[in-house]
Amino acid sequence: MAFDSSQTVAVLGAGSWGSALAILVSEHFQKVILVGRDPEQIAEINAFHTNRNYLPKIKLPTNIEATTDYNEVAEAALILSVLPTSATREGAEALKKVGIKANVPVVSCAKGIERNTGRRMSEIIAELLPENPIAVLSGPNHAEEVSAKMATCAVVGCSDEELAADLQSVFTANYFRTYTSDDIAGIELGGALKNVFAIAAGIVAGIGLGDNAIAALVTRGLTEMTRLGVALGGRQETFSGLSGIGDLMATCYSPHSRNNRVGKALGSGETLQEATDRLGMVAEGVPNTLSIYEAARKAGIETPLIDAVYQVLYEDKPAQEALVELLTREPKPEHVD
Ligand SMILES: NC(=O)C1=CN([C@@H]2O[C@H](COP(=O)(O)OP(=O)(O)OC[C@H]3O[C@@H](n4cnc5c(N)ncnc54)[C@H](O)[C@@H]3O)[C@@H](O)[C@H]2O)C=CC1
Ligand SMILES: O=C(CO)COP(=O)(O)O
Repeated sequence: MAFDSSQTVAVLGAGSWGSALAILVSEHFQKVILVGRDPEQIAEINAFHTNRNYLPKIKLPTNIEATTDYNEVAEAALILSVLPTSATREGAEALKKVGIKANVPVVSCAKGIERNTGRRMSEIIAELLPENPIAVLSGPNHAEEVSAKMATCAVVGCSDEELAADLQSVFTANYFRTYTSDDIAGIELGGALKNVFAIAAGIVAGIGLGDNAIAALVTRGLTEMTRLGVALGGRQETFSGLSGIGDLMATCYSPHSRNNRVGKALGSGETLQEATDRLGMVAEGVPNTLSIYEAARKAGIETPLIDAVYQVLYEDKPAQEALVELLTREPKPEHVD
């Protein structure tokens, strides 16, 4: 590994995924700085090495030190951006303000695209920190399982092959295998889009449909993800990889998925407000249904599943009605060139 174990890595975002990644990379670095915004939570992490609201029952290694102070990030040799997508721009602005060094790589680990601009998180970070090398990490990676050291795989995306290999070593443990790719756009778009389909899968379960319906949704979701993802700049093959179908399956079938849980609550008759209030964590598919719906219209791509989730979430369409409309669309061949 080109990074040196005496160095420090900084993780922005002390939620579930930031904490799970801090645990993963703590094996390779002397110190991990975990940057949060809630002083009470920061005090808990430093005093008890726990983060009970996000990862109950998980003990954090003692070389993870939490802070609310972005100035502490200036000493880091590597930075992971694990803030919700709505806060990623703010986080990159804070990094710019504290003056991180130009050669320090920033890896975006969040899943979504920005509203109005349609920008991917790596594009926002590159816009604010044009001198810093940028990479992304994604895959079927529920924080609850990764933090418990339960096996999975991921993909790191970077246009610089050497840095990709160095980062591959950083994101490696005997329970975590990482592949490399140079398709940053495809990796990020798979991660962003699967959250919308996970809400749809939750809705399908919530209204009482069975395994057939969810399998059909995952399959047609992959077709839609690939069609839109390629139009927005990703490569087709990436959507049949870990950050595409891999994460789509993990999120559509897992009880850990916050997006799936929001969908289930909606399908069972709760309002969006009730569903998100009860969750108390980020369900990226909720704001990202808006940004992705906008991006699809701008690109002129047909996205019946995304449109149906948009109508249920933001136009008060009853889930059952959206489902019947989807099923009774004009018949067509399964594969269209
Ligand atoms: N939880 C998971 O299993 C995984 C999550 N992700 C992605 O990672 C990103 C972060 O998600 P989680 O850690 O799961 O969310 P979370 O809901 O567990 O935690 C979010 C954290 O960000 C903080 N936060 C919220 N707004 C903020 C702001 N404006 N400024 C600074 N901090 C702010 C919250 O206080 C909280 O500590 C999302 O894009 C998500 O899709 C990716 C892979 C796995
Ligand atoms: O991205 C994830 C797993 O790979 C987490 O999904 P949720 O945000 O739906 O929990």
